[in-house]
Amino acid sequence: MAGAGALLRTTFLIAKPNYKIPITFSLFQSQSKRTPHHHNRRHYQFIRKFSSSQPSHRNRSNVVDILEERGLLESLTSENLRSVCSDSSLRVYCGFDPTAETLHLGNLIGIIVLSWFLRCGHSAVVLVGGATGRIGDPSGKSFERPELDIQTLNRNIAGISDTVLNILNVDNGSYSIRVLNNYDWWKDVKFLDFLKDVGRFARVNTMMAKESVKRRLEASDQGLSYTEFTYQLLQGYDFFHLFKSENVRVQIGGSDQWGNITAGTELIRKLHQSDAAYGLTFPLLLKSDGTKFGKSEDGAIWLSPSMLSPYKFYQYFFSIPDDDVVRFLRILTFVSLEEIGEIEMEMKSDGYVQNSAQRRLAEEVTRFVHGEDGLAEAIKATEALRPGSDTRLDWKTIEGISEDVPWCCLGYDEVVNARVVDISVSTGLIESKSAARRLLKQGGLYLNNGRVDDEGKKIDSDDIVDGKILLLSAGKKNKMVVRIA
Ligand SMILES: Nc1ncnc2c1ncn2[C@@H]1O[C@H](COP(=O)(O)OP(=O)(O)OP(=O)(O)O)[C@@H](O)[C@H]1O
Ligand SMILES: N[C@@H](Cc1ccc(O)cc1)C(=O)O
Repeated sequence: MAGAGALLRTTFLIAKPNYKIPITFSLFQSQSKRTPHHHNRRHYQFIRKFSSSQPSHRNRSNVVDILEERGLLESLTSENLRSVCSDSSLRVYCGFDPTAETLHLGNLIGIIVLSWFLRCGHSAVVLVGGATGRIGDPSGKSFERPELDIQTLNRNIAGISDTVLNILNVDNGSYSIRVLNNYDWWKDVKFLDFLKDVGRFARVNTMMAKESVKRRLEASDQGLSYTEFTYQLLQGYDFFHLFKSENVRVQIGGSDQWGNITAGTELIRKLHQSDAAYGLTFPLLLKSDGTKFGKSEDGAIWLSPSMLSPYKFYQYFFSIPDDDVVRFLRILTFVSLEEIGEIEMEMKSDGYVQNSAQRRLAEEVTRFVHGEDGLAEAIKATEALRPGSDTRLDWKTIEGISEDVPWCCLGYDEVVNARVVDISVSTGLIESKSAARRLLKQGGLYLNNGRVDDEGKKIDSDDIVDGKILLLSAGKKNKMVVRIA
């Protein structure tokens, strides 16, 4: 993080914020353009979000103070943003490059910060980097990214736009939020004009001092390409363009974006002689091993149901360790800080029911990302798939998780009359028959969600759920879906 940003980092001295959600009206207006089904789901979600999780008081809450209190503020380009955002309605933007089909948990922080701006009466632009995605941001990357073909880029642009609009509950074009693609203005910019009009104002020594450039020059013999070096100017110019044409006053991003964001405020100062543009960064959400949640890292927590089912998404939050759950509630939900404080106290009390805080976290985040229907689907699957549950399993519920757990296909004759112990080994769920027998004795082997007590238990045709599928579980976590061919 650049020195200026670190200097402006402030301590948590702010009084309790008063939350007001003046955008309710515009969001409800835009709902009417949706299909009735979608409308109902989201309408309900908004009523719930705005009524249960949000205390509403004063006219315009200070979004910067709220972000700071919740651990969502890393740096500001100027402290003046605090007073400016209380006095007027600002337009804020956050950019995402289309390097994957959808967004992931790390990117959700930007969406949450945008949502806080919306809840405090500001408006937002989500920028999808159709142009910058062709170049590749070197920030935080040790190597130049592989180039993406146009088809992939376009598919990713559509996927990311859908994800953001679904989560934020608005139609593209409503005045409170718009999705723009920076290729729309970059496609007309000519190289010579760019060098003449913009490049002249960008100082190479300042560009070299950016963290993303310094790190690459220090850490690898190959350094970075001229194309990657130029990336900061592209993002800087985006901010300048949006400032001029869309009255965007604030750019937000993760702390790795500091150099690119300040490239924008510097350009605006030089080209427009204006100090009215601000940058705000939030801390990166890190995994327990200290690496950031990212789309190009392994095991991403995707925000689109086609890439990760609401069930699996919910399970992820349900399994967050106790040490992290309060921080996650603060960062990833809109539950009031008072209520989070109460949850924290409860966790320390004798009567605390294990995982209650995780359950609340999982519910809130799943509802925000997947809507009320997605949450209902996740809870239903969680209950039905719990070993020992009384809920009757149906094949749809099992199919719903088959993307998320190992599965195999077996013929009807291979399954009927086979012993559960044998099948759990031949499908690869358990490594040996002796391990399977041991687990059975400990009460940890399940067929569908019923415990198997008898070593000789054979599968009969009634065990095959809806004639199509079986679920084997070894303990609470390891499952195998068997599809009957
Ligand atoms: N783990 C994270 N925590 C908070 N913000 C994040 C995290 N990962 C990415 N972001 C933010 O999301 C925005 C878009 O980032 P970007 O498109 O580079 O995602 P990414 O996952 O880092 O992609 P890639 O892995 O391809 O670099 C940026 O503002 C970035 O700072
Ligand atoms: N550089 C950002 C994405 C972005 C692209 C263009 C912008 O104008 C803003 C942000 C990232 O990779 O995370």
